[in-house]
Amino acid sequence: MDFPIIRKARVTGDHSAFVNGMMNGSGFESRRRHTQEKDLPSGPNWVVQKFGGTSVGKFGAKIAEDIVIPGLKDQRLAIVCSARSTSSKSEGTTTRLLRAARNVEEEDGGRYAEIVEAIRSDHIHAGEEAFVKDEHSQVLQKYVDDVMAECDNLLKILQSAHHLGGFAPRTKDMILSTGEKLACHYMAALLSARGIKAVYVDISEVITFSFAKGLGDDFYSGLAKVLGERVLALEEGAVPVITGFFGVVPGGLLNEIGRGYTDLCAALVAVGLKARALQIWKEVDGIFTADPRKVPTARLLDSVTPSEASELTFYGSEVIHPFTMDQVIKAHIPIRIKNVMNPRNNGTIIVPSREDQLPSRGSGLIRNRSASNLLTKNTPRRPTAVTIKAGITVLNVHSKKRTRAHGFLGSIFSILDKHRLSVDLISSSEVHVSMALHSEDSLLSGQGEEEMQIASDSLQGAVNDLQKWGDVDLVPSMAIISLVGQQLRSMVGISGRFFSTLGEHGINIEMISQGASEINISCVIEEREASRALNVVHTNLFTFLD
Ligand SMILES: Nc1ncnc2c1ncn2[C@@H]1O[C@H](COP(=O)(O)OP(=O)(O)O)[C@@H](O)[C@H]1O
Ligand SMILES: N[C@@H](CC(=O)OP(=O)(O)O)C(=O)O
Repeated sequence: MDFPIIRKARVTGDHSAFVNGMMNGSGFESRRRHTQEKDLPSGPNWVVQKFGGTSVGKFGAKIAEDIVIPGLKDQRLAIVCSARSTSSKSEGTTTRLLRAARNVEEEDGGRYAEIVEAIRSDHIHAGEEAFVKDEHSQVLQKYVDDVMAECDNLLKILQSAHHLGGFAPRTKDMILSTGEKLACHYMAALLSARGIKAVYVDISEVITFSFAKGLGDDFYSGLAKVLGERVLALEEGAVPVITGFFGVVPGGLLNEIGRGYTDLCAALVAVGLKARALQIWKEVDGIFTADPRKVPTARLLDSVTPSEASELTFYGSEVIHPFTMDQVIKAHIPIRIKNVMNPRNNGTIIVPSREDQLPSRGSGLIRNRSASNLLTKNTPRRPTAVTIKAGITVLNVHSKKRTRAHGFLGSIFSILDKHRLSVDLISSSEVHVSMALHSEDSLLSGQGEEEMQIASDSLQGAVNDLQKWGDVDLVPSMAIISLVGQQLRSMVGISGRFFSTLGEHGINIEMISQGASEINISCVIEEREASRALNVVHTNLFTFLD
């Protein structure tokens, strides 16, 4: 092989010369959205509120008093909760449950019982802190009984899996559901203690209907219907507190939908109830022009479109699960992101822009880009947000032939598919293809070019197969930086500004991908430059030009 398989990022020098040709100066106007919540058709008076794990863990009482109770004044509420976390998601109940399940499959397998006991005492302790014994003794007793029963059940499942030497995927999903069940017992108790008619609703076994066609539209609309019926069957005035774990799906909820599945669950409840709005409550005021933890000058956005929200979550700003948008937007339900720590703030609304709602021109298959430019002529001329996705490995395949052999790209994709590797970005020439890969598990291990090794069986298998097609090399520790914005499609010269800003600040670009999505311009840079890149792009393309 001509190439070392794992190499450092390519030093491309100053790429402003390359981009100067692409620049064509465009004005940056202030951002203005056309569609507001009030413009949308209003359904029955249901609002679905989803609370994330850290919000339930840290701000349970505040949620009850400052959000749910005032919210009940003029609407009916359905509440959906994720598993509690008292510090961060990575230390929360779901993460611990996954650790316990992994531990069962290991040889010594003894630690799962300790993990269950830690979960049990954490939840009991939270209840003892939240409920004054004399005042809420009944509520506390019921809560403690519920926690004990859930944890005993969990322990039994883990013990039997340990004896049998492993799990069926269905059992693993049931283990995960314990987190949401415990959180909902907690939230329901907090509300009951404040005189609210809260009803705990366990939907972990709600999927009893058949869905031979897999997790497509039919499945989701069927599930939304069942969830709606389940809530509407409750007595008048009841406030359902619904487990954000919605059941055992083929392939497993984590594999098919991933962490953050509760957002999707809340969306389906909203669709089933024909709710007026879906509120996703977080610990951030809404969606910002960049991650506010990393960019101090980032600004809160009043509104974003569903496709912008999807691109942002996919490319690193994980404010909302990417599958959430499809369901609610089809049902014309606006999504509002709000902050549990600052409930008065309006947050960010996710609604289609007026252009998205216009009927499409032409046959649909063949689209005239200049027509889409006309439609957006009067819309703001500034990107919506910039985002970073770290933990990227670039995989390059250089064909052995001087001209591309028939089937080159097709074969490469089927090899990646066979090894279950997903590609976030791709850039290709006649004889070369570069792909940005991201994986939850680490793909490479070791320090430095010499010592670094492939750590994932999937990646090793793919590299072995790809070598039949050409020379392969891997570039570790990279990040994708993406500009996202509905208006990018009509902003002539924006790519130029983006790439030259990076170049002027000495940030090398390993790979560029532009044009596949009209609302996203992305490139791959070194991970160690990610935070600096985010800030310089934000300063030059969002702040400076205001
Ligand atoms: N563009 C963005 N706008 C808002 N938050 C962002 C953005 N990009 C990344 N984030 C991060 O996403 C996180 C989401 O909110 P939070 O409720 O704190 O987290 P979670 O519920 O996922 O644990 C925030 O901590 C924030 O720093
Ligand atoms: N508890 C699950 C589901 C979820 O949606 O979590 P959160 O709403 O806290 O992101 C998880 O940790 O992935």
